[in-house]
Amino acid sequence: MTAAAPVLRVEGLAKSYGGVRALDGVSFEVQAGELLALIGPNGAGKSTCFNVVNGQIRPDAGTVRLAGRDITGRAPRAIARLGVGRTFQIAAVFVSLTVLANVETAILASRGRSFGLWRPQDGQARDEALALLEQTGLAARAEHAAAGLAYGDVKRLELAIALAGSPRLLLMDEPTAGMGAHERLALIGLVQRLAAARGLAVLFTEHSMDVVFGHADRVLVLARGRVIADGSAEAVRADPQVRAVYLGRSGTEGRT
Ligand SMILES: Nc1ncnc2c1ncn2[C@@H]1O[C@H](COP(=O)(O)OP(=O)(O)OP(=O)(O)O)[C@@H](O)[C@H]1O
Repeated sequence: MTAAAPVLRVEGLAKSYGGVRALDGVSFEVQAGELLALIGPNGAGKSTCFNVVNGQIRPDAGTVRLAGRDITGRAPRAIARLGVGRTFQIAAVFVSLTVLANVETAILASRGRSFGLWRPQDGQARDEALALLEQTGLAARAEHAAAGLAYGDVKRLELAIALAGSPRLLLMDEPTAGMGAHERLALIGLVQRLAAARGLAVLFTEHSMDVVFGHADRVLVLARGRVIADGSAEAVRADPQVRAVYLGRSGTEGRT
């Protein structure tokens, strides 16, 4: 028997803007249950890479495969339906709805249905939403308006919403932006546990080096559109090229 295909495999991605090579032959994989941190200095190509994977940008060359299936250049909605979830730097929640209704809406939307107050509630979606709130530590906030949540809880809610479609790959754009040290390590620890429990592959960009080097299973470093390192946190932290272009002398204090 051959081994299962990685959840995400990108090969030879290239994308140029005029003379700027935003991506220049980028290849990597993410396995089920794995957290891969994508880091690099400003303009390294991180956002372009994310946007190619989720279909917002069509690459000039290269392929994106999801569980072996070529999804290169498909529309973002089609890619989402095939099992790619995404969270954003600026949280995308309906502030006027309760926490529970936000997740229920996302579950119904992932099934191609809309949430209407005039309709009897979908008991199954409600149960699934409650289970997701339990898993993300928000059960006690189910009936609260999303508008009143603390920032850390908004990020948890966004995570629950992203998981509503049961993705196999989750793209997280700076999941801990704006959080204090304690809160951000709690959030990434939660993502790590959920990934392991669900066999979810996670690709995330991150500025906080404590999150990257404390929690990522692997770290991929981009510089000027090229992969300059791909390995365990320890190997990447010790890599002289990474230290030279990115991490600075301490090896832990670099920021993108
Ligand atoms: N739509 C665009 N038009 C022109 N140039 C672009 C466009 N998008 C990205 N670029 C250029 O491509 C390169 C990679 O940009 P990208 O945003 O992917 O990097 P990044 O690593 O996400 O940077 P940052 O950390 O600053 O967000 C940069 O030089 C950027 O200026």
